[in-house]
Amino acid sequence: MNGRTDPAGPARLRRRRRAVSDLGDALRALVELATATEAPADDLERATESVRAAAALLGGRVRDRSSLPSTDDLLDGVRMYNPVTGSGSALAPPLHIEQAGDLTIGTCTLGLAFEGPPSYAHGGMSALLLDQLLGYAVSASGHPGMTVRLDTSYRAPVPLQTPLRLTARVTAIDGRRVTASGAIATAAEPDTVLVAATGTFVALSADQARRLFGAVWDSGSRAG
Ligand SMILES: CCCCCCCCCC(=O)SCCNC(=O)CCNC(=O)[C@H](O)C(C)(C)COP(=O)(O)OP(=O)(O)OC[C@H]1O[C@@H](n2cnc3c(N)ncnc32)[C@H](O)[C@@H]1OP(=O)(O)O
Repeated sequence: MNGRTDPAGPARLRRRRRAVSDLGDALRALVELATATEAPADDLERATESVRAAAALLGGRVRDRSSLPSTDDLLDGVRMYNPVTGSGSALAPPLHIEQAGDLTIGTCTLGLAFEGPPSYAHGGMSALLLDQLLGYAVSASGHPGMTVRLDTSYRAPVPLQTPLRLTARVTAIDGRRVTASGAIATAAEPDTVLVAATGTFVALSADQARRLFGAVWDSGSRAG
């Protein structure tokens, strides 16, 4: 039973989503502090024990890859563990996305956990952020698809601990293929492109969607 069929479900679902987000906040703070810390070994050892105890608590009941998280709703676009935008993900900055007309705008600040070259973001992180933002723009255009190509041009390093502004828009729709372009800049200098990307996205046929995601959908409808 889930939030759609259980009368007490909506309140339970809201509470669980809030708890997932709060845990995500705590985990992100933990990951950042575990990266930034210069605490003595004694404190690291004590922290390790506490983290292992917390992991044991979470491990009591887990899902596998063929099950959707009970907090998620694909039709409403709720993906709480998305590693870029998910409020429940320890890996996500998280990137906040909004749509303004045909422009998709993302904002985030990357901490030390995302460091590549000293004091700057890892290049793979920039590609990850842009893949997500371009994918969102493509989806918002009404032609969702999967990334088949992502060309990334690194023009200047992306500073950590600095508010960032990302933008993306769809530039072409050609049958099943949609092209989108985007960029990363700092919020302070939004016109100076640090990283630019162009992505190609391909819409799935019904057969492809069933082949790739059928098991997950089946488990979702069994649960709901
Ligand atoms: C609100 C929600 C926001 C969501 C944001 C999500 C962002 C994140 C997105 C992702 O990370 S998706 C995960 C990474 N991507 C993948 O795992 C996709 C892997 N690729 C595939 O599974 C297959 O390529 C796919 C099922 C998508 C398509 O297979 P097909 O066999 O149908 O493709 P096909 O080879 O027939 O090509 C279809 C069209 O795309 C073109 N194409 C394919 N690969 C290409 C490529 N690499 N570069 C350029 N064009 C390409 C190809 O030329 C052709 O163009 P035409 O229709 O004009 O003939």
